[in-house]
Amino acid sequence: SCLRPARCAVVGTATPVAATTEGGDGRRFEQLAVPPGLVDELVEEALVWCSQHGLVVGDKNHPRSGKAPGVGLLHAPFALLPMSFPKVYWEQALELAPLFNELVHRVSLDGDFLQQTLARTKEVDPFTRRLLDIHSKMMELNKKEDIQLCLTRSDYMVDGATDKLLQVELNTISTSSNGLACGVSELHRNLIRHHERELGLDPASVVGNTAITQHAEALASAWAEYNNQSAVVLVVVQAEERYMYDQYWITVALREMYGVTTIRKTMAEIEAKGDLRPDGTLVINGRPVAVVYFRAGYSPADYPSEAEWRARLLIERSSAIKCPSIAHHLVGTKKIQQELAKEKVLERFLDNKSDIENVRKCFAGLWSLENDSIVNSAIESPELFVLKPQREGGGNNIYGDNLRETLIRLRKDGSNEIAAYILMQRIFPPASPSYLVREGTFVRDNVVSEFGIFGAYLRNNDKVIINDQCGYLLRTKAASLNEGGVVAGYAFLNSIFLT
Ligand SMILES: Nc1ncnc2c1ncn2[C@@H]1O[C@H](COP(=O)(O)OP(=O)(O)O)[C@@H](O)[C@H]1O
Ligand SMILES: N[C@H](CCC(=O)N[C@@H](CS)C(=O)NCCC(=O)O)C(=O)O
Ligand SMILES: [Mg+2]
Repeated sequence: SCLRPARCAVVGTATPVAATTEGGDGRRFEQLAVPPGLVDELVEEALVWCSQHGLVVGDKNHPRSGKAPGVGLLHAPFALLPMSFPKVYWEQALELAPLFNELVHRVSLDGDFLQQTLARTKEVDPFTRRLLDIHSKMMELNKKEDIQLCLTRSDYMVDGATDKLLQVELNTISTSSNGLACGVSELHRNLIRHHERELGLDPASVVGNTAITQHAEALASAWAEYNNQSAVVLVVVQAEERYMYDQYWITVALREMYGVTTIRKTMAEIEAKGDLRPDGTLVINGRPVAVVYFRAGYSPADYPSEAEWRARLLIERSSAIKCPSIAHHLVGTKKIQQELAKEKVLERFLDNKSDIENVRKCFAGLWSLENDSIVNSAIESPELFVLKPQREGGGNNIYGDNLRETLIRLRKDGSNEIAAYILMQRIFPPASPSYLVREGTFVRDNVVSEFGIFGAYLRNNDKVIINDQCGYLLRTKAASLNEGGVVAGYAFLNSIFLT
């Protein structure tokens, strides 16, 4: 049995090493220089490496690629070599990780703040209303979560105009690519090692990614806190899941490093096969559940019928450790992100002045649509803004002319629907040319990157057991694209070369 799992590295090194930039062009946010004559050879080697090391996704052109593992595999989309990335931003994001974990925890405890902030959204957004209804049921029951596990990811872009690291969003549910992100840094380290002479780079300079080992450690530690040796970790998944290999990296590490068993169930299966014992234990097919790890449940598409909502409520009412709980889930909505950016709101949740300063420093402009002057500016220059509904998973935001038309329509209707959205300052990261590889071929494109730091927070009543950064994710996409996201089909996995 693993009481307090010792960390053993499965992939990558635990701590990033400072990049030696001799040879590396050491310039900011640029893909490391690829000698043109080497591109084809590197691409071929990289594709072979992906196939042999499980850096793969399901191929959407294959009918059963989301159903059965090992069927219809395709290499994950990746950038050919790492992105040079100034250490100063890396360190700033690492320092912010425990602060955002603490902030998420504190906000999750303030049920009235969550309900009040989302009260108008509740009137116009049925999905958010259903989540809030479950949350208020838990408040009525005075349900306490003694043990809390939250796996987060804070996503950033560097604003080219001000050189500031600005937060794009704070994810508190189904923070994915934690598995594949490790593979792409191993891929890059491997390519650089084999071509050290031609590339003139030190392979140790590729930042190792600890996301798999640290997510497995956090889940195993939560399982240990639940203290029932025969309990399992329940992974909530979608019926069709082409990103399953990203998920399996975590669950296989859980078994291999800590001997913890996981079971994969859809919400519908949980509703059909799940029960609560009188003591609150969640049981699936007779197996007690210690931790529920949501890798689905963040989108309306995950609730096609009332059965899935009954499953969410059953899970929430149980004594299992929810990752995330309904409260943590709600903290990650864009409306809460916007509310936390208002004056004096952080002061309600964080005590330390310099912590508050550091968190506030990375906030981009965030407004509700009740702010007439901002709505006027956005109608004037829509390209400087992003309009966001309360949705997760990529592909949901509104940009450009569509943003202007939506704002004009909402203003004309004068409806409450404005509460379903937030307006955000559009961030323009520095762009640079890069080789990107998808479906076996490469393209050269001008790209921008989005940098995410995973966070793990585990608490048992007053004892904070883990509050740490938990690996990283770098996603790179064509600068011409509005949307981002790997699962959504826009972005490529990348790794960091600290300069
Ligand atoms: N303020 C912004 N400036 C520039 N791009 C943005 C901004 N907000 C979001 N995006 C782009 O849209 C994508 C999705 O937005 P995000 O808020 O992360 O929603 P989701 O929860 O669907 O991932 C991001 O990955 C990024 O590429
Ligand atoms: N299929 C689901 C995918 C879950 C999902 O989309 N998660 C969002 C936050 S909600 C996210 O973290 N996206 C980062 C990777 C990307 O860019 O696509 C899973 O495997 O859990
Ligand atoms: Mg996002």
